[in-house]
Amino acid sequence: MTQDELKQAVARAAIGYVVDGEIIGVGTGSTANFFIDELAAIKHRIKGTVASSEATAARLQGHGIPVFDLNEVDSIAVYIDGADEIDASGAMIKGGGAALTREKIVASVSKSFVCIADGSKLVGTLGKFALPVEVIPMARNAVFRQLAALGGQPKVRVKPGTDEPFVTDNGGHLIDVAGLSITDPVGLENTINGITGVIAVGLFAARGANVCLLGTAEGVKTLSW
Ligand SMILES: O=C[C@H](O)[C@H](O)[C@H](O)COP(=O)(O)O
Repeated sequence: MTQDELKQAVARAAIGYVVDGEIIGVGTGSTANFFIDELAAIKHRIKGTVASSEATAARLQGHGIPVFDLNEVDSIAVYIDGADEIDASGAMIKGGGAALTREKIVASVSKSFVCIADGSKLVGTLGKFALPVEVIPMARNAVFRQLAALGGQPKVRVKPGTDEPFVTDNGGHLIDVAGLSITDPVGLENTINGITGVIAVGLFAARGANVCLLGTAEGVKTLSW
């Protein structure tokens, strides 16, 4: 099976976690896009969605699926999203698609987090994928120096084909930190959250996944915590 077929398989399996009549939180990225396309087929069963990025909102609306502002919503039944890496405890690195902050916000008000990922995303130790950190633009270099002091190799994410910093949906900049071996995900998440100027770090460990639907050649495996 191709990686896209594995993503499609987990996206389809995630439909089993959609709660009828409720608001569903929807993530960002290629795997989440497959999920959105599956959700379109059962859109009449749900009240609507909250999107974790402008791109996701546009794709949902393109399918005629209602998208609510988070401020209009009291609670979200389930949040369904991909990951760049996930470990055996359900801790994840996210933000390769630049949506980490809104993803973290939507996940934080969701009753459960269902991660959908192809098998390549399951790792023993997080950190091979460079850890994204969203920062307030004026603090970019100050945060950069503090991230370097943690032992990784930070790099400012740029707009493709330019030297200009990439700008997120929130107007933030991104620093990707390579070379970390994250043996204490909750500790590192707290440490980076404590750096002044950081908006959010793409470590989802204090609040990790409750379920991971993992696409493998042998079928969709379910991990739960
Ligand atoms: O910002 C993007 C998100 O955290 C994605 O969930 C993550 O990058 C995984 O994306 P994909 O499903 O495309 O591998």
